[in-house]
Amino acid sequence: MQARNSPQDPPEQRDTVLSVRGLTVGFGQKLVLDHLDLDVYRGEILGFVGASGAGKSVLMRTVLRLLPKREGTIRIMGEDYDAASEAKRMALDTRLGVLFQQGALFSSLTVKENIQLPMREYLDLPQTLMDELAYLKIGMVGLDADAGEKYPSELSGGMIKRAALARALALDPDLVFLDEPTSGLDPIGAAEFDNLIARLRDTLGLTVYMVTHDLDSLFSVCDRIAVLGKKRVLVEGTLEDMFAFDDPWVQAYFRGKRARSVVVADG
Ligand SMILES: Nc1ncnc2c1ncn2[C@@H]1O[C@H](COP(=O)(O)OP(=O)(O)OP(=O)(O)O)[C@@H](O)[C@H]1O
Repeated sequence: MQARNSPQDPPEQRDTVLSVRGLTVGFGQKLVLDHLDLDVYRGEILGFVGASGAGKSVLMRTVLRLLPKREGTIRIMGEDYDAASEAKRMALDTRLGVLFQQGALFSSLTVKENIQLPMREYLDLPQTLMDELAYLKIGMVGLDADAGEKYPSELSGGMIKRAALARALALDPDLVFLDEPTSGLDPIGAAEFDNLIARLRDTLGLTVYMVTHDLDSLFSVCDRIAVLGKKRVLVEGTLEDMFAFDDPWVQAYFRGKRARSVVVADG
């Protein structure tokens, strides 16, 4: 496992797992991202925030190659997707895991089968080994083994998030994207999920890119925060950097009544 980067380390000394430069994405006449730059460093939990409709999902989907870009480069572990061969792209895909907002599990498959989908797509493993791996992931995310045979409709919201996280971890990725992972969970469930993310980062050396509106998550588990606004990353850094940044939306978000109540509750 490689050493974790500290937010205090100078950027040039940190190991960058995702590097986005000059990214421009639009739909018809409408530009959503305009020459956006962003770096994500190995071993960190990056909280990604921005007003509703600012383009957080568009950015995530573009990095995952689910949406086309107009301009810019995206490097995963230093490799430029556009310049990579198809075999290299497939290899890069396996380094990334994704948890979509609603979990996005296939309802007709059991949890175990959902977790095995990426394994079937990218690996050629015997069924017994895939079963062992699936149950390993199920345990890793704090689910009981019997959840493996259940269908998504038989699970609670919190269990669905965990099962979806297990699927995101199926190929042992370096970087996982989590799209609002705690939305829809009650505060205790959300805090437990945040703890799980932090634990997985610590034990697996995972890098986490978390789109979130959850101030508790931002304050409790994120090492660094990036704010999307005006079609680019307005500011990135620690919470202190957010407090000090002179922008009305950032000030309202991080210094507003909701934020203050979280800071006070955390002591
Ligand atoms: N496939 C698409 N076609 C056209 N416009 C789109 C498409 N996907 C997203 N958009 C537009 O891009 C903008 C950014 O959307 P996006 O979903 O990324 O916002 P967001 O920051 O994730 O918002 P939220 O926090 O509400 O989820 C919105 O104006 C949206 O309507």
